[in-house]
Amino acid sequence: MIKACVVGATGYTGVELVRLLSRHPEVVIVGITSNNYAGREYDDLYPSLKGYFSMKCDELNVKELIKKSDVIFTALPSGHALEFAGEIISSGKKLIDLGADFRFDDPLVYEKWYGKPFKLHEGVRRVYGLPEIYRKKIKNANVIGNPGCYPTSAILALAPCLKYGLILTEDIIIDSKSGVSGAGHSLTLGNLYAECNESTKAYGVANHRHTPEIEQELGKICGKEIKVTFTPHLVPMTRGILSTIYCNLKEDISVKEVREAYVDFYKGEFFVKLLEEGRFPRTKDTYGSNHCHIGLAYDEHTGKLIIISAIDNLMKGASGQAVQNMNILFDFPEYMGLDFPAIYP
Ligand SMILES: NC(=O)C1=CN([C@@H]2O[C@H](COP(=O)(O)OP(=O)(O)OC[C@H]3O[C@@H](n4cnc5c(N)ncnc54)[C@H](OP(=O)(O)O)[C@@H]3O)[C@@H](O)[C@H]2O)C=CC1
Ligand SMILES: CC(=O)N[C@@H](CCC(=O)OP(=O)(O)O)C(=O)O
Repeated sequence: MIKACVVGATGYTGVELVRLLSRHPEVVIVGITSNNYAGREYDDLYPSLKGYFSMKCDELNVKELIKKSDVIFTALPSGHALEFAGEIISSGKKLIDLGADFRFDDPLVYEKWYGKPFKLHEGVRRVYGLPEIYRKKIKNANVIGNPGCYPTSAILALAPCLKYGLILTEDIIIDSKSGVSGAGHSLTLGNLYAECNESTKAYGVANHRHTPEIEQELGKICGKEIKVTFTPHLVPMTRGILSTIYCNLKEDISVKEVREAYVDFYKGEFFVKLLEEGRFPRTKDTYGSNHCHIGLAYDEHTGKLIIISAIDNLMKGASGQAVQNMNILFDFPEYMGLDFPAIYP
Protein backbone atom coordinates (compact mmCIF):
# COMPACT_ATOMS: atom_id res chain seq x y z
CA MET A 1 0.00 0.00 0.00
CA ILE A 2 1.23 3.52 -0.71
CA LYS A 3 0.45 6.49 1.49
CA ALA A 4 -1.16 9.55 -0.10
CA CYS A 5 -2.01 13.07 1.06
CA VAL A 6 -4.41 15.47 -0.63
CA VAL A 7 -3.68 19.17 -0.19
CA GLY A 8 -6.81 21.18 -0.94
CA ALA A 9 -9.04 18.17 -0.22
CA THR A 10 -12.14 20.31 0.22
CA GLY A 11 -12.26 21.73 -3.32
CA TYR A 12 -14.13 20.05 -6.16
CA THR A 13 -11.09 18.23 -7.58
CA GLY A 14 -9.95 17.43 -4.02
CA VAL A 15 -13.24 15.73 -3.12
CA GLU A 16 -13.14 13.76 -6.34
CA LEU A 17 -9.58 12.65 -5.54
CA VAL A 18 -10.60 11.54 -2.06
CA ARG A 19 -13.55 9.60 -3.52
CA LEU A 20 -11.20 7.77 -5.91
CA LEU A 21 -8.28 7.23 -3.53
CA SER A 22 -10.51 6.01 -0.69
CA ARG A 23 -11.60 3.10 -2.94
CA HIS A 24 -8.20 2.44 -4.50
CA PRO A 25 -6.97 -1.02 -3.47
CA GLU A 26 -3.29 0.05 -3.20
CA VAL A 27 -3.68 3.43 -1.49
CA VAL A 28 -4.30 4.63 2.02
CA ILE A 29 -5.03 8.32 2.55
CA VAL A 30 -2.92 9.54 5.46
CA GLY A 31 -3.56 13.28 5.34
CA ILE A 32 -5.95 15.88 3.97
CA THR A 33 -5.75 19.65 4.21
CA SER A 34 -8.10 22.57 3.83
CA ASN A 35 -7.83 26.31 4.06
CA ASN A 36 -11.18 27.17 5.68
CA TYR A 37 -12.27 23.82 7.13
CA ALA A 38 -9.22 22.72 9.14
CA GLY A 39 -10.40 20.76 12.20
CA ARG A 40 -13.62 19.61 10.54
CA GLU A 41 -14.50 15.94 9.92
CA TYR A 42 -14.40 15.21 6.22
CA ASP A 43 -17.52 13.04 6.02
CA ASP A 44 -19.37 15.74 7.94
CA LEU A 45 -18.48 18.20 5.20
CA TYR A 46 -19.06 15.63 2.44
CA PRO A 47 -21.77 13.14 3.55
CA SER A 48 -21.48 11.42 0.15
CA LEU A 49 -18.36 9.75 1.61
CA LYS A 50 -19.93 8.59 4.88
CA GLY A 51 -18.95 4.99 5.52
CA TYR A 52 -16.10 5.22 3.00
CA PHE A 53 -13.74 7.85 4.36
CA SER A 54 -13.48 9.80 7.55
CA MET A 55 -10.60 11.97 8.77
CA LYS A 56 -10.09 15.44 10.23
CA CYS A 57 -8.93 18.12 7.83
CA ASP A 58 -5.57 19.61 8.82
CA GLU A 59 -4.03 22.96 8.15
CA LEU A 60 -1.31 22.76 5.56
CA ASN A 61 1.99 21.68 7.14
CA VAL A 62 4.24 20.47 4.36
CA LYS A 63 6.87 18.92 6.65
CA GLU A 64 4.25 16.78 8.39
CA LEU A 65 2.76 15.65 5.07
CA ILE A 66 6.18 14.71 3.72
CA LYS A 67 6.94 12.62 6.83
CA LYS A 68 3.86 10.45 6.47
CA SER A 69 3.32 10.07 2.71
CA ASP A 70 4.77 8.58 -0.48
CA VAL A 71 2.83 10.86 -2.82
CA ILE A 72 1.29 14.29 -2.33
CA PHE A 73 -1.53 15.55 -4.53
CA THR A 74 -1.97 19.32 -4.64
CA ALA A 75 -5.45 20.47 -5.68
CA LEU A 76 -4.88 24.16 -4.98
CA PRO A 77 -5.24 27.39 -6.91
CA SER A 78 -2.20 27.83 -9.14
CA GLY A 79 0.95 29.25 -7.59
CA HIS A 80 0.83 27.42 -4.25
CA ALA A 81 2.39 24.08 -5.21
CA LEU A 82 5.44 25.89 -6.59
CA GLU A 83 6.15 27.27 -3.13
CA PHE A 84 6.77 23.88 -1.52
CA ALA A 85 7.56 21.55 -4.43
CA GLY A 86 11.30 21.82 -3.69
CA GLU A 87 10.85 20.47 -0.17
CA ILE A 88 8.78 17.51 -1.41
CA ILE A 89 11.25 16.62 -4.15
CA SER A 90 14.35 16.86 -1.96
CA SER A 91 12.68 14.43 0.45
CA GLY A 92 12.38 11.88 -2.37
CA LYS A 93 8.56 11.92 -2.39
CA LYS A 94 6.39 12.39 -5.49
CA LEU A 95 4.20 15.38 -6.27
CA ILE A 96 1.14 15.38 -8.53
CA ASP A 97 -0.10 18.93 -9.01
CA LEU A 98 -3.59 19.45 -10.43
CA GLY A 99 -2.98 23.16 -10.99
CA ALA A 100 -0.93 24.77 -13.75
CA ASP A 101 2.38 25.23 -11.90
CA PHE A 102 4.24 22.39 -13.63
CA ARG A 103 2.53 22.25 -17.01
CA PHE A 104 4.74 24.66 -18.92
CA ASP A 105 8.10 24.02 -20.59
CA ASP A 106 8.86 27.74 -20.77
CA PRO A 107 8.76 29.54 -17.40
CA LEU A 108 8.07 32.84 -19.15
CA VAL A 109 4.82 31.48 -20.59
CA TYR A 110 3.67 30.41 -17.11
CA GLU A 111 4.67 33.78 -15.63
CA LYS A 112 2.84 35.67 -18.37
CA TRP A 113 -0.45 33.76 -18.08
CA TYR A 114 -0.55 32.96 -14.37
CA GLY A 115 1.19 36.13 -13.10
CA LYS A 116 3.47 34.27 -10.68
CA PRO A 117 7.27 33.94 -10.72
CA PHE A 118 8.42 30.45 -11.69
CA LYS A 119 11.48 28.64 -10.40
CA LEU A 120 12.27 25.02 -11.12
CA HIS A 121 13.75 23.37 -8.05
CA GLU A 122 16.89 21.29 -8.16
CA GLY A 123 16.22 17.61 -8.72
CA VAL A 124 12.81 18.14 -10.31
CA ARG A 125 11.99 15.77 -13.15
CA ARG A 126 8.82 17.37 -14.40
CA VAL A 127 6.45 16.01 -17.00
CA TYR A 128 3.15 17.07 -18.57
CA GLY A 129 0.89 14.36 -17.16
CA LEU A 130 -1.08 13.21 -20.18
CA PRO A 131 -0.53 9.43 -20.02
CA GLU A 132 -1.64 8.66 -23.59
CA ILE A 133 1.27 10.79 -24.81
CA TYR A 134 3.91 10.85 -22.07
CA ARG A 135 3.51 7.47 -20.37
CA LYS A 136 7.24 6.63 -20.41
CA LYS A 137 8.32 10.02 -19.11
CA ILE A 138 5.69 9.92 -16.37
CA LYS A 139 7.22 6.70 -15.08
CA ASN A 140 10.53 8.45 -14.41
CA ALA A 141 9.22 11.79 -13.20
CA ASN A 142 8.97 13.04 -9.63
CA VAL A 143 6.67 15.98 -10.40
CA ILE A 144 3.59 15.59 -12.55
CA GLY A 145 1.97 18.71 -14.00
CA ASN A 146 -1.52 17.28 -14.37
CA PRO A 147 -3.09 18.80 -17.51
CA GLY A 148 -5.89 21.37 -17.55
CA CYS A 149 -9.40 20.14 -18.30
CA TYR A 150 -9.93 21.94 -21.62
CA PRO A 151 -6.40 21.04 -22.83
CA THR A 152 -7.02 17.35 -22.08
CA SER A 153 -10.15 17.38 -24.24
CA ALA A 154 -8.47 19.29 -27.09
CA ILE A 155 -5.11 17.51 -27.13
CA LEU A 156 -6.59 14.00 -27.08
CA ALA A 157 -8.93 15.01 -29.93
CA LEU A 158 -6.21 16.46 -32.15
CA ALA A 159 -3.14 14.35 -31.33
CA PRO A 160 -3.57 11.62 -34.02
CA CYS A 161 -4.20 14.16 -36.80
CA LEU A 162 -1.11 16.15 -35.90
CA LYS A 163 1.12 13.17 -35.21
CA TYR A 164 0.41 11.66 -38.65
CA GLY A 165 0.32 15.02 -40.48
CA LEU A 166 -3.28 14.66 -41.71
CA ILE A 167 -4.43 18.26 -41.24
CA LEU A 168 -3.09 21.73 -41.99
CA THR A 169 -1.64 23.24 -38.84
CA GLU A 170 -3.22 26.64 -39.51
CA ASP A 171 -6.82 27.61 -38.73
CA ILE A 172 -7.54 25.12 -35.98
CA ILE A 173 -10.64 26.22 -34.06
CA ILE A 174 -11.47 24.69 -30.69
CA ASP A 175 -14.94 25.49 -29.37
CA SER A 176 -15.39 24.08 -25.86
CA LYS A 177 -18.22 23.93 -23.36
CA SER A 178 -17.71 23.26 -19.67
CA GLY A 179 -19.91 22.48 -16.70
CA VAL A 180 -19.77 24.88 -13.76
CA SER A 181 -17.70 22.61 -11.47
CA GLY A 182 -14.79 23.52 -13.75
CA ALA A 183 -14.62 26.83 -11.93
CA GLY A 184 -14.07 25.28 -8.48
CA HIS A 185 -16.11 25.81 -5.30
CA SER A 186 -15.16 29.35 -4.36
CA LEU A 187 -18.02 31.86 -4.36
CA THR A 188 -18.14 33.78 -7.62
CA LEU A 189 -21.13 35.80 -8.76
CA GLY A 190 -21.08 34.41 -12.31
CA ASN A 191 -21.32 30.84 -11.01
CA LEU A 192 -24.43 31.31 -8.89
CA TYR A 193 -27.49 29.29 -9.98
CA ALA A 194 -29.53 32.28 -11.14
CA GLU A 195 -26.59 33.56 -13.20
CA CYS A 196 -25.66 30.40 -15.07
CA ASN A 197 -28.80 28.25 -15.11
CA GLU A 198 -30.72 28.47 -18.43
CA SER A 199 -27.85 30.48 -19.84
CA THR A 200 -24.74 29.81 -21.92
CA LYS A 201 -21.88 32.25 -22.30
CA ALA A 202 -18.46 32.45 -23.86
CA TYR A 203 -15.71 33.70 -21.58
CA GLY A 204 -11.96 34.19 -21.77
CA VAL A 205 -12.57 34.94 -25.45
CA ALA A 206 -9.26 35.25 -27.35
CA ASN A 207 -7.29 35.20 -24.09
CA HIS A 208 -8.02 32.09 -22.03
CA ARG A 209 -4.97 30.74 -20.18
CA HIS A 210 -5.49 27.24 -21.55
CA THR A 211 -4.61 28.50 -25.05
CA PRO A 212 -0.82 28.49 -24.47
CA GLU A 213 -1.06 25.07 -22.79
CA ILE A 214 -2.89 23.59 -25.77
CA GLU A 215 -0.46 25.24 -28.21
CA GLN A 216 2.59 23.98 -26.30
CA GLU A 217 1.45 20.37 -26.41
CA LEU A 218 0.08 20.34 -29.97
CA GLY A 219 3.30 22.01 -31.14
CA LYS A 220 5.39 19.23 -29.59
CA ILE A 221 3.25 16.54 -31.21
CA CYS A 222 3.69 17.88 -34.74
CA GLY A 223 7.16 19.37 -34.26
CA LYS A 224 6.31 22.95 -35.18
CA GLU A 225 4.84 26.03 -33.58
CA ILE A 226 1.05 25.98 -33.59
CA LYS A 227 -1.55 28.66 -32.97
CA VAL A 228 -5.17 27.78 -32.20
CA THR A 229 -8.37 29.75 -31.76
CA PHE A 230 -9.81 28.53 -28.47
CA THR A 231 -13.15 29.70 -27.07
CA PRO A 232 -14.50 28.22 -23.82
CA HIS A 233 -18.17 28.44 -22.86
CA LEU A 234 -19.92 27.95 -19.55
CA VAL A 235 -23.04 25.79 -19.89
CA PRO A 236 -25.66 24.96 -17.25
CA MET A 237 -24.53 21.52 -16.16
CA THR A 238 -22.44 20.39 -13.21
CA ARG A 239 -19.73 18.30 -14.87
CA GLY A 240 -18.45 17.69 -18.35
CA ILE A 241 -16.52 19.23 -21.22
CA LEU A 242 -17.49 18.96 -24.85
CA SER A 243 -14.99 20.27 -27.40
CA THR A 244 -15.92 20.70 -31.05
CA ILE A 245 -12.85 21.23 -33.20
CA TYR A 246 -12.76 22.45 -36.80
CA CYS A 247 -9.63 21.98 -38.92
CA ASN A 248 -8.64 21.60 -42.57
CA LEU A 249 -7.96 18.10 -43.83
CA LYS A 250 -5.00 17.91 -46.24
CA GLU A 251 -6.21 17.47 -49.85
CA ASP A 252 -4.77 14.01 -50.41
CA ILE A 253 -6.09 12.56 -47.14
CA SER A 254 -9.35 10.62 -46.98
CA VAL A 255 -11.59 10.49 -43.94
CA LYS A 256 -11.06 6.70 -43.92
CA GLU A 257 -7.34 7.32 -43.36
CA VAL A 258 -8.19 9.68 -40.53
CA ARG A 259 -10.29 7.02 -38.78
CA GLU A 260 -7.49 4.47 -39.23
CA ALA A 261 -5.01 6.92 -37.71
CA TYR A 262 -7.19 7.32 -34.58
CA VAL A 263 -7.63 3.57 -34.26
CA ASP A 264 -3.87 3.12 -34.50
CA PHE A 265 -2.95 6.00 -32.18
CA TYR A 266 -5.31 4.88 -29.43
CA LYS A 267 -4.79 1.13 -29.87
CA GLY A 268 -4.78 -0.45 -26.39
CA GLU A 269 -5.77 2.79 -24.64
CA PHE A 270 -8.36 1.91 -22.02
CA PHE A 271 -9.57 5.45 -21.44
CA VAL A 272 -9.94 6.80 -24.99
CA LYS A 273 -12.80 5.53 -27.14
CA LEU A 274 -13.30 6.39 -30.81
CA LEU A 275 -17.01 6.28 -31.59
CA GLU A 276 -18.37 4.53 -34.70
CA GLU A 277 -18.94 6.51 -37.88
CA GLY A 278 -21.95 8.80 -37.56
CA ARG A 279 -21.92 8.78 -33.75
CA PHE A 280 -20.84 11.74 -31.66
CA PRO A 281 -19.87 12.13 -28.02
CA ARG A 282 -22.11 13.43 -25.26
CA THR A 283 -20.86 14.56 -21.88
CA LYS A 284 -23.53 12.31 -20.34
CA ASP A 285 -21.65 9.24 -21.59
CA THR A 286 -18.47 10.20 -19.71
CA TYR A 287 -20.09 11.62 -16.54
CA GLY A 288 -18.18 10.34 -13.50
CA SER A 289 -15.78 8.18 -15.56
CA ASN A 290 -12.17 8.62 -16.64
CA HIS A 291 -12.99 8.11 -20.31
CA CYS A 292 -12.63 10.42 -23.25
CA HIS A 293 -15.01 9.84 -26.17
CA ILE A 294 -14.07 11.05 -29.64
CA GLY A 295 -16.23 11.37 -32.78
CA LEU A 296 -15.15 12.33 -36.30
CA ALA A 297 -16.93 13.79 -39.33
CA TYR A 298 -15.85 15.25 -42.65
CA ASP A 299 -17.77 18.19 -44.11
CA GLU A 300 -17.47 17.76 -47.87
CA HIS A 301 -18.95 21.19 -48.45
CA THR A 302 -16.08 23.03 -46.72
CA GLY A 303 -13.33 20.42 -46.60
CA LYS A 304 -13.26 20.68 -42.83
CA LEU A 305 -12.61 17.80 -40.51
CA ILE A 306 -14.78 18.10 -37.39
CA ILE A 307 -13.54 16.35 -34.26
CA ILE A 308 -15.69 16.20 -31.14
CA SER A 309 -14.49 15.04 -27.75
CA ALA A 310 -16.21 14.62 -24.39
CA ILE A 311 -14.72 14.16 -20.94
CA ASP A 312 -15.72 14.67 -17.33
CA ASN A 313 -13.71 17.73 -16.24
CA LEU A 314 -13.27 16.39 -12.68
CA MET A 315 -12.22 12.91 -13.88
CA LYS A 316 -10.15 12.69 -17.10
CA GLY A 317 -9.90 16.50 -16.87
CA ALA A 318 -8.42 16.47 -13.33
CA SER A 319 -8.63 13.90 -10.51
CA GLY A 320 -9.15 10.71 -12.57
CA GLN A 321 -6.15 11.63 -14.68
CA ALA A 322 -4.15 12.37 -11.51
CA VAL A 323 -4.91 8.86 -10.22
CA GLN A 324 -4.00 7.42 -13.64
CA ASN A 325 -0.65 9.24 -13.32
CA MET A 326 -0.15 7.90 -9.79
CA ASN A 327 -0.81 4.36 -11.06
CA ILE A 328 1.92 4.79 -13.67
CA LEU A 329 4.38 6.27 -11.16
CA PHE A 330 3.91 3.39 -8.72
CA ASP A 331 3.67 0.53 -11.25
CA PHE A 332 0.00 -0.25 -10.62
CA PRO A 333 -2.25 -1.20 -13.55
CA GLU A 334 -3.21 2.11 -15.12
CA TYR A 335 -6.93 1.54 -14.71
CA MET A 336 -6.70 0.52 -11.01
CA GLY A 337 -9.29 2.42 -9.00
CA LEU A 338 -10.65 3.90 -12.23
CA ASP A 339 -12.20 0.83 -13.78
CA PHE A 340 -15.86 1.85 -13.88
CA PRO A 341 -18.18 3.27 -16.54
CA ALA A 342 -19.96 6.62 -16.57
CA ILE A 343 -23.12 7.18 -14.53
CA TYR A 344 -26.06 7.02 -16.92
CA PRO A 345 -28.51 8.64 -17.44
N1 LIG B 1 -12.41 22.17 -11.30
C1 LIG B 1 -11.90 21.59 -12.39
O1 LIG B 1 -12.64 21.02 -13.22
C2 LIG B 1 -10.42 21.61 -12.62
C3 LIG B 1 -9.55 22.26 -11.81
N2 LIG B 1 -8.20 22.23 -12.07
C4 LIG B 1 -7.23 22.90 -11.19
O2 LIG B 1 -7.15 22.17 -9.96
C5 LIG B 1 -6.90 23.06 -8.86
C6 LIG B 1 -8.04 22.89 -7.83
O3 LIG B 1 -9.27 23.21 -8.48
P1 LIG B 1 -10.69 23.07 -7.77
O4 LIG B 1 -10.72 21.86 -6.94
O5 LIG B 1 -11.69 23.26 -8.83
O6 LIG B 1 -10.66 24.38 -6.83
P2 LIG B 1 -11.56 24.72 -5.56
O7 LIG B 1 -11.62 26.19 -5.48
O8 LIG B 1 -12.82 23.95 -5.61
O9 LIG B 1 -10.67 24.17 -4.34
C7 LIG B 1 -9.44 24.73 -3.98
C8 LIG B 1 -8.88 24.02 -2.77
O10 LIG B 1 -7.69 24.70 -2.37
C9 LIG B 1 -7.83 25.16 -1.02
N3 LIG B 1 -7.16 26.46 -0.92
C10 LIG B 1 -7.54 27.60 -1.53
N4 LIG B 1 -6.67 28.59 -1.25
C11 LIG B 1 -5.74 28.06 -0.42
C12 LIG B 1 -4.60 28.57 0.23
N5 LIG B 1 -4.25 29.85 0.13
N6 LIG B 1 -3.85 27.75 1.00
C13 LIG B 1 -4.21 26.44 1.16
N7 LIG B 1 -5.30 25.89 0.56
C14 LIG B 1 -6.05 26.69 -0.21
C15 LIG B 1 -9.32 25.24 -0.78
O11 LIG B 1 -9.58 25.17 0.60
P3 LIG B 1 -11.02 25.63 1.19
O12 LIG B 1 -11.99 24.55 0.84
O13 LIG B 1 -10.77 25.73 2.61
O14 LIG B 1 -11.36 26.93 0.54
C16 LIG B 1 -9.80 24.04 -1.54
O15 LIG B 1 -9.57 22.86 -0.78
C17 LIG B 1 -6.85 24.46 -9.48
O16 LIG B 1 -5.51 24.79 -9.74
C18 LIG B 1 -7.64 24.30 -10.78
O17 LIG B 1 -7.26 25.26 -11.72
C19 LIG B 1 -7.69 21.51 -13.11
C20 LIG B 1 -8.52 20.83 -13.96
C21 LIG B 1 -9.95 20.85 -13.80
C1 LIG C 1 -15.66 26.58 -16.14
C2 LIG C 1 -14.34 27.16 -15.69
O1 LIG C 1 -14.29 28.24 -15.13
N1 LIG C 1 -13.24 26.44 -15.94
C3 LIG C 1 -11.93 26.86 -15.55
C4 LIG C 1 -10.93 25.77 -15.89
C5 LIG C 1 -10.09 25.45 -14.68
C6 LIG C 1 -8.73 24.92 -14.94
O2 LIG C 1 -8.49 23.80 -15.33
O3 LIG C 1 -7.77 25.86 -14.77
P1 LIG C 1 -6.20 25.74 -14.47
O4 LIG C 1 -5.49 25.74 -15.75
O5 LIG C 1 -5.84 26.97 -13.70
O6 LIG C 1 -5.94 24.49 -13.70
C7 LIG C 1 -11.50 28.14 -16.23
O7 LIG C 1 -11.93 28.42 -17.33
O8 LIG C 1 -10.61 28.80 -15.65
